[in-house]
Amino acid sequence: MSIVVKKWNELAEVKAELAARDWFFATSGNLSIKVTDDPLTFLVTASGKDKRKQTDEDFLLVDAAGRPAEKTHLKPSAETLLHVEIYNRTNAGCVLHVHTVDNNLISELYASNGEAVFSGQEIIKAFGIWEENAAVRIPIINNDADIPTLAREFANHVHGDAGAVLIHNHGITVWGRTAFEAKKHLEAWEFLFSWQVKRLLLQRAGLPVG
Ligand SMILES: CSC[C@@H](O)[C@@H](O)C(=O)COP(=O)(O)O
Ligand SMILES: [Zn+2]
Repeated sequence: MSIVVKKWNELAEVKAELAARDWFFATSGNLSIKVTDDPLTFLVTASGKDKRKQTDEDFLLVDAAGRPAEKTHLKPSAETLLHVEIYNRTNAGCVLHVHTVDNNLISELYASNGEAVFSGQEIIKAFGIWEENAAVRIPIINNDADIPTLAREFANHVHGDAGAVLIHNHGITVWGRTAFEAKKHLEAWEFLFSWQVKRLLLQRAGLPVG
């Protein structure tokens, strides 16, 4: 099996799992997986598709600038430049972007802080952090409509081989060394967002939560 087919199947599996969670509303979301390092190539979702569907036109191979690496009628995701920033700056192997109601609410609630911080949750261990009462923070950036501008702002927060950024009233982009790690981190962030939104509602209702 060629490396492209192997990586295609890996990304298709992650895509199916995120689809099963119903995280691809209204064609939103984009995913990618690194195929080669030198030169850099990665498979990225084709733009505008319903990512819940599985077809043989789901992904296309792009180069280090996010341009198609082979002749194709498919268009790379409109947000490919964000994936480009991650692969060019880190050793990440996979990037996942989803729009959920919870990630949008958290991005709105904490936009003025420029970040959202979570602590006191067992699931923080999914990030490889084992200390008791550890805190995790996720930056929140403005949702600039101009993608090159958005990608430049986004790049300021791309530091390690695994990480995540919230885009205000848009969605989350998560990356990891492997597809397994990226998906684990995405699920952990979404757990924290959902937990926090529900806690705030229960607090508002006068119920005794933290
Ligand atoms: C309908 S979602 C809006 C899109 O602009 C974008 O944010 C998105 O996540 C999907 O765009 P795509 O070009 O299909 O990767
Ligand atoms: Zn998006």
